[in-house]
Amino acid sequence: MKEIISIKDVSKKFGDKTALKDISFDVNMGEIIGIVGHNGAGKTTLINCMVDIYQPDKGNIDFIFDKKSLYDHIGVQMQNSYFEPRSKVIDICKLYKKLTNSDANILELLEEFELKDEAKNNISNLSGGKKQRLAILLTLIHQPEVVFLDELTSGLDPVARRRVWEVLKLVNKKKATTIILTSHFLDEIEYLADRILILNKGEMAYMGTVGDSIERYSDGEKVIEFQIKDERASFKLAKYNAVELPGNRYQIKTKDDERVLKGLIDDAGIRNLIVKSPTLEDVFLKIAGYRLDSEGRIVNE
Ligand SMILES: Nc1ncnc2c1ncn2[C@@H]1O[C@H](COP(=O)(O)OP(=O)(O)OP(=O)(O)O)[C@@H](O)[C@H]1O
Repeated sequence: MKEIISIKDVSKKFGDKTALKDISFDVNMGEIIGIVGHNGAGKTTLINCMVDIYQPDKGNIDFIFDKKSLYDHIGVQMQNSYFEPRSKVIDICKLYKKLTNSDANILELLEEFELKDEAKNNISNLSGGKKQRLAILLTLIHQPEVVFLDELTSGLDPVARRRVWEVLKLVNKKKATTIILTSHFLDEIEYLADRILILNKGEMAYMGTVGDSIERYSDGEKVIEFQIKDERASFKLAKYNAVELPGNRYQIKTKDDERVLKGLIDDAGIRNLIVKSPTLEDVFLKIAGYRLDSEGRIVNE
């Protein structure tokens, strides 16, 4: 796969505060990269360095195209977009088209983003989800090869978020647009990103696929939750290190789920069984030095 961006040993400090330290990775053409990390981990600083708003103190960020014309090739959608609320959707689209000298087909784009019925509506009348879809559409009008999206679905309800995901998938598939996004929603990253970068206190804690991250950090452990048919047999669960949960439920963490399940069926008889694989959230918490206890509380590892 051809690289479109190469980031080498990038570091950035604000005063004596290190925001980024020795960040290196490549982005392939047409890839979706998800950047995650706790508040203050350095996500926005990294995007700002990539889009030339900040200069790194050290290291290089190179694009396949000439950096002098960077903004002809990239689109940037930062955390909060502001639009003149009295403008009509169609007018702002036309304005962007003119400003960027683009030959994009506005009506087609509005259709794809399910905004055609809103074309003559004032922006102030749009829901949060539609506003966000419009913001992404505007980012794409000059047909950039790479788009940067910082926390694009914050404040949206689950349906609106999924609509945004769908338009991003569509753009990525149809135009092979490379997408770099940050998010605090790990389900969003899991759904969209080909690879994830996990930042922890400005450092690269992980770069790779979601699947590999789970395999690497979970060590193959599964979580089994169940009830037992006869509560009088609960003493037999001690040998499995079962933890009691509210609602007469039990939880066992094991790397050998098949053996444990077979044993449980023989020993106690189980019902309402759930077997959970670790998620990106477990990886994220582990990297940050935390885990969830059996009651879902966050505890230090
Ligand atoms: N312009 C700035 N001046 C001073 N410090 C800054 C500046 N921008 C960021 N920082 C600091 O750099 C660190 C990284 O901030 P950054 O905004 O990149 O984190 P983030 O991962 O995007 O956080 P969030 O999830 O809260 O948006 C933080 O400690 C932040 O306080």
